[in-house]
Parts: sequence; structure tokens; C-alpha cells
Amino acid sequence: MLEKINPTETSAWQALQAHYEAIKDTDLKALFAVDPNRFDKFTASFNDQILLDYSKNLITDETLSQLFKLAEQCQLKQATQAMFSGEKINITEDRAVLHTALRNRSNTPILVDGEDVMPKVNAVLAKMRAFCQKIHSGEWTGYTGKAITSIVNIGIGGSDLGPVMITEALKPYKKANIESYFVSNVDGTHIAETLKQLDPETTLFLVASKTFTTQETMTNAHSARDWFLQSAHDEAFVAKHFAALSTNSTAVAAFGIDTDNMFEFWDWVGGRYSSWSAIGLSIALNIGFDNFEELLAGAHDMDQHFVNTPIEQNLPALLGLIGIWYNNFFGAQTVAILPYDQYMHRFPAYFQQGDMESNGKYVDRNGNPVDYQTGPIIWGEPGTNGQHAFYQLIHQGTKMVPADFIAPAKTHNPLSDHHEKLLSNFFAQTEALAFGKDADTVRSEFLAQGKSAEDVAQLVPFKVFEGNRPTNSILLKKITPRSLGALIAMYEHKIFVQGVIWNICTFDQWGVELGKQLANNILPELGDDATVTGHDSSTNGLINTFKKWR
Ligand SMILES: O=P(O)(O)OC[C@H]1O[C@@H](O)[C@H](O)[C@@H](O)[C@@H]1O
Repeated sequence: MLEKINPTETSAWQALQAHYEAIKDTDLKALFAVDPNRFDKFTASFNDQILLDYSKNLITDETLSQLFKLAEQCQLKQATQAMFSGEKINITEDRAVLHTALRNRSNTPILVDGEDVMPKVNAVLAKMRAFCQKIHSGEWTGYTGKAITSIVNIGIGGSDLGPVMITEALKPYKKANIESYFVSNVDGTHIAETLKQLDPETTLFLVASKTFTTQETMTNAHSARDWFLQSAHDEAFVAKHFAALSTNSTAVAAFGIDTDNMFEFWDWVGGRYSSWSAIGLSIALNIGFDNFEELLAGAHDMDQHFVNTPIEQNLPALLGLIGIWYNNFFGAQTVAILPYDQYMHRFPAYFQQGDMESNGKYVDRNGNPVDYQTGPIIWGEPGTNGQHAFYQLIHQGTKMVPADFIAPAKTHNPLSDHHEKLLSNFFAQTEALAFGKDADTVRSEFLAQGKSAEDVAQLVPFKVFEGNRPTNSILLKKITPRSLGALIAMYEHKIFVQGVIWNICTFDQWGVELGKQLANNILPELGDDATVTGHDSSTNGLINTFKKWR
């Protein structure tokens, strides 16, 4: 059983507090000036595929050494061991946390309640492979004998964001004869606009839901079924066009999906960690099963790195600990994730759920409110689009926004000098954020342009860049199924590291329940035109205006 340690009561935390007071005014320019080896010292790499440069952070050797002590005093190693070995570390749901078993390519046994989970993991993977083969070869046909060419994943949250993000990120690997669609929002627009593009004879719906009770997904799945039956007319044909990805076989059968067409996973897979499970079927159908296995292999490689690499070179640990330094000592509220790769455009959204649903908790593992900050606000957009939109605030705003810059060295689209232009921006932004532009430089630039001394004096303050804004640079050799698998797993473990230090329950998500419960109370009230009076004045007023206007 893991100890429940309040991080602020460790000696490392107190040392970090004192260290923060001592170095809070140090700036990156000075840190780089005193140590020409900063890049060599503060980089770590993974399998010659991913380079993490964390030198442009407000850290010294002392910072890292205290952060490593914090990890030790919060028992990061023991917690890691507990997760990987199938201990029920999700204490509020009494569940193991084993997304790592889904990609355990070494096949070493992992026991949950005394049973090795690997045989059933492998059996589902084999079933997914066989299914992909049938779809891709055209052996699986729809109700009129035509091959399937459109796959629609109906799911939300963890049953949508991973498949969408990975399918987009790996578009260069897409199977030519398959088009993928994703429907998540209960807003009828989402399914209606998607169905307009589809032919029922050649469409396969994957109903992706861990619980198979999620309102949005079930509503969309029923609408898809109704649409399909308007053409097919016979419920017997549903089996050829609907499959389920779920842990809940009873609900799958009740929906009318043949459980032969159900791809199972288990309660020890969290929704936001489920792309590696049967939830990944839409990914496998899109990029081919061999590529899906490469994705798993990349994640497994990163799992091995996380478990076996000393903390000084351990990418997830370094990212997690440096994040804690800003979150808990500098008071930073957010982290921006900025991929310089168009295919990776949903990566920030994916880790918005991954991180915020995992570590957005104010109660610690003892059930007590914390007296320190926990999970940051995660956001981001692909560069260079962000540069022309919100980077102003990162460069010259009043808030510290630690940011992860991610880019591939090789592009899938080597079109004239696009990639050099993209990467020149990637390098320039972290340089500008770190080192800024001082008043003297601004002044001499103005004077060289022939501006009057009076104008120069007025304009200088607006054009100064203070710099000293921290970033990580994550350079990948190329975005491939394998390197993407590793990158995702790196962020997953970063989130884990932070959750361990903060002593919170990273793998539950009770905070999403109240809204669902209240919506279920309100839904029947929207069924007629009667005035609603049972809520507060704001909620009553809004509902009654809606009823009048609809
Ligand atoms: O896969 P399900 O059961 O339909 O759940 C979808 C999502 O439902 C949300 O309510 C949860 O917060 C997410 O974690 C989850 O991924």
C-alpha cells in the first residue's frame, strides 16, 4: 500500500521553497552566460528519436537536485512500481491502472486479483487484427455485399479524443480505401452533418464507450442506427454495420450489437488512457494494424524508459518535476502545448483531457483539501498559427506561461522550404521567449531607422521583450506511429509523476458527474411548456426563456 505523503511536509519541498526565494530573480540570460554547457547539461534523449531540451528553464543544478529529492521523498519509484505491477492505485474506484499492460509488448505477466491480464489483452489484439484484415481486404461486406469504406467512431471524451488526435497525427499512414469520421457531440449537428457524407451500404459504425451508458454516445448511436435502418430496413443487418468497443457486454447486447462484434477492454483502463485498448480500433482501421502495433511498441519503449532510466535522464520525470517547479513555486497557472506540426493539431486538446481530468483535483489521497496548487490549465494550438494569435500574451503579458514546443525534424511533406520556415519559427520563438530584446537594442534599432530621439523615448517600452519566459523544446526525428506512441506515453507519465507528488487521485474523475446528474434532472423539464420554478432564479430564468424562444 502506497504511503500518502503531503509533499509540502517533505524537507525537499521546504528546501525548494528556500531555493525559490534565493533564485526567483535570476534570469535565463545570466544562467546561459555563466554556463556555456547548459544545452549539453540540460538535455535528455530517448532512443535517438526524441530530444528534450529543458535548458531554457529557470533552473539550476540545485533546483534539479532538490526536485529529484522531492520525487524520492514522495516515493515516485514505489508508486511507479505499484502502477506497473497492477496494484489498485485508483483507490476511489478500487481499480488497478494498467494502460501500460495494453502495450506490454514484452508480454511479461501482469497480475490483477491474481490473474494475468496479458492473455486477454493479446486475445483482443488478435481479434482486432483479424477484423482489420477483413475490412481492409473487402472480405467483410455490408448488407448489399459492398466493401466497407467509411468508419464512423461514435464516442466522447477518452473514447473520441485519442482516436481523433492519433488518426490526424498519423494521416500520412492512412489506408487509401478507408475514410474515418468521428462523432462526439450530442448536438444533432455533429451526427447530421456526418451522415450527409455517408452511404449506409459502405459504412461501419464503431460505438466506442467504456461504460456504454454515456448519454451523448448512446444518443448518437441510436440516431446512426435509425438512419441506417431507413435504408437497410432489416434489424438483422445491424450486425454488419455496427461494432462496439466497451467494457460493458450487457449494455452492448441490449443495444442490439452482436457481442461477437464487441471488442472488449477492462475497468483498469481509464477512458483518457484507452487509445491503446479496443478503443483504438478506429485508429487501427485507419492506419492498418501493423502501424497500430508500432504505436503500442513506441509507448512500451517509453514505459521501459520511464521505469528503468535514472531520474536525471528520465524524460517524463524531468517534465513532471519542472512543471511542479513552476506550478507550485512560481505560481504559474497554465501550461501551453504548442506542436509545430499540422498533423498534430489535436494534440493539445487530447492532453487537455489527459492532464486536466487526471490532475484537476483539490482533495488529496487522504480525502483532505490540499493547501497547494495541483493540475495546471492545459491549452494550445499548432504553431505557427498561435504566433499570430495568442503568443503576444506569452511574450509580453503579465502571466508566466511555461510552454512545451514540439516539432519533428523530418516532415512528411517536404514542399520547397516550408519545413525550414516552420522550424525557423520553432527555434526563434523559444529563443525570443528566453532572451527577449532589451531597451538598448530597441533604441538603437529605432535610431538606425532615423526616428527622432523623442519618438524613440516614447516607443521603447512597448517594444522591449523582457524574456526570461521558460520553455521546453521537444524535437522528434519524425512523427511515426512508433515515435508518436512514445510521445503520448511520455506525457501520460509526466501526468502520473505530478499526481504522485501532489498526492492526488490521478485516475478517477468524479468532477464530471454533478453536471451529468443535474442535466438528467433538467431534461424531463424541457419536455413541455410549463414554467419551471424548482431551481435558483438564474437557472429557472434561463430554462423558461429557452422554452419561450424554442
Ligand atoms: O467511454 P465512456 O464510458 O463513454 O466515457 C466517455 C468519457 O465520459 C466522461 O464523462 C468521462 O469524464 C471521461 O473520462 C470519459 O472518457
